[in-house]
Amino acid sequence: MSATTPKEIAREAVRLLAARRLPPTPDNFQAAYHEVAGTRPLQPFPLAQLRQIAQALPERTPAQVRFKALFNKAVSRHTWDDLEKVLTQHLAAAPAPASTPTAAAAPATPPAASPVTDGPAASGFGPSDFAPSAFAPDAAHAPPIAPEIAEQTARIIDIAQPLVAADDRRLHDMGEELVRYLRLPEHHPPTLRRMLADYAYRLSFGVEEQTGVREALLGLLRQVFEHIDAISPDNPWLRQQMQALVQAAQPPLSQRRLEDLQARVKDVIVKQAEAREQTVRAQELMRQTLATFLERLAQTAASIGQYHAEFEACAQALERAESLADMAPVVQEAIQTARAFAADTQRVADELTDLRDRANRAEAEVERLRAELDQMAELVTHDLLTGVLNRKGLASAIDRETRRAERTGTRVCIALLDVDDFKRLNDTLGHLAGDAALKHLADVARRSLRPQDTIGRYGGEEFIIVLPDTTPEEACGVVQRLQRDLSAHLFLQGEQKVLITFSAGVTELQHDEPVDAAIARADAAMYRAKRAGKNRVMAG
Ligand SMILES: Nc1nc2c(ncn2[C@@H]2O[C@H](COP(=O)(O)OP(=O)(O)OP(=O)(O)O)[C@@H](O)[C@H]2O)c(=O)[nH]1
Repeated sequence: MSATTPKEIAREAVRLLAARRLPPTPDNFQAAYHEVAGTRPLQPFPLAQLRQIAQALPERTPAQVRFKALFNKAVSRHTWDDLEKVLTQHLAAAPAPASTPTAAAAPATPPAASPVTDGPAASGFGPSDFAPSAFAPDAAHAPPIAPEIAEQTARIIDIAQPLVAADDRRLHDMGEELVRYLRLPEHHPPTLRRMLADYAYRLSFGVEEQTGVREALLGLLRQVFEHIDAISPDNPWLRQQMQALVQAAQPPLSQRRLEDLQARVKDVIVKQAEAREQTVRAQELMRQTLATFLERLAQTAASIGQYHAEFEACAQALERAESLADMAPVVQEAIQTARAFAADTQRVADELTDLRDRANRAEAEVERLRAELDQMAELVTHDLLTGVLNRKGLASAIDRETRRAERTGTRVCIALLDVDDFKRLNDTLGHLAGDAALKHLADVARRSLRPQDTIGRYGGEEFIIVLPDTTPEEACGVVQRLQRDLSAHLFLQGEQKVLITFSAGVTELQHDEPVDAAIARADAAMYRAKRAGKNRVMAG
């Protein structure tokens, strides 16, 4: 007879305990009761015990890591069904123990079951780092990553590491782990996805911080420039340069901009040294000359006064003399006084000659210094009038870009610009207006050109633009855009609006050719543009 009422079930349960010789504890009774009734015990979910088991689960392979995460998920949902599913799926997917491979020995093993010795556990990415989406069923079966994509990604991270992870040890380690993992023969897509997401997340903080540091540094630099500008108001050249520096130190900052800043700061240092030296020398010379002159003047005045008094005394003695005998000593004294006066005058003359010699020597020294400073001024790399690079600055910019192009396997073009009918502009509006027109052209060019392009004044009304990583066709396009911008921004001379145009020749810098040869080619192309009617660009 089978028990149906709770009372009957309870009675049967007690009988069962007795038959099994089990003590009638509440737990034993409950278990026997459910056994008799054919129901499940309503036990509380053993969360703590299961968590303990989960903690002990190994994480040496991506599959193990995935399993542990799914196990944890089922535990945290308090569902036996989920736990059962996770366990059976995992065991069904696991390879037979005898054939358990290592990563190196079994590259052909499917990614989900493939143990990877250098996996997440080794990388230090703990389970808490896992994004839940990485364990969605579709993520687990995502298609494998193509080896060349993995290699390219590894290369990108490799290249970026010194830049982005220099100050972040953790990001550095994560990057290295990621690169190593990417270079394994196979990847477990969810693991890789997670590692990439983690790296990107950390990277975003690093980049944000570096941007902040860069902006703060630039701000500091601008403050320094503004400060120097404020304390050197009496030198227009320095003033102009400092304002250009403040302008140049505006973000965004590129390596080229920094190089330009560096060159400009060098210019300022040279000029400031020049100004300081000249002032110090001039002041010293002036001080010495004035002091000696005043001293001599006082001495001369004193000695003249003294001799004057002595001669006066002699004259009075002569007037009083009544005989030749009375006169003889007076004449004698007058002669001695005259001799002393002559000797004194000679001494003063000698001293003045010496002073003049010293002044001449000092003047020669100032002259020598000026010549030396002129030489130093040759170090200056920017054009005074327009503020763009001068010929020397251009030479080093071209050299720099050529070397960069060789390194990166890219092309560099130059464009030579010559203002059209500039003589007529000078003749009709005056030389100063001509100067302002050149400045206007340089200003428009600076705004119009791409950040990587550099403009310099080659001489007179000729400019050269250096265009890195550019084909001749693209270079022509850049120069034509400048022509359009120049037509859109007319040069204002008082009330008058003046259209400035230029003709240009564009050429590509060939490896191993002297720069002059390329400039000559650009020049020839520019002349063809002039002959063809001006205000146009020709490639050569
Ligand atoms: N205002 C000013 N004029 C300059 C400067 N450098 C050169 N020039 C003048 O630029 C003029 C150039 O004249 P040309 O070489 O005959 O050329 P152009 O009149 O522009 O004629 P095309 O080149 O044929 O269009 C000369 O008169 C120079 O004196 C400068 O720094 N400032």
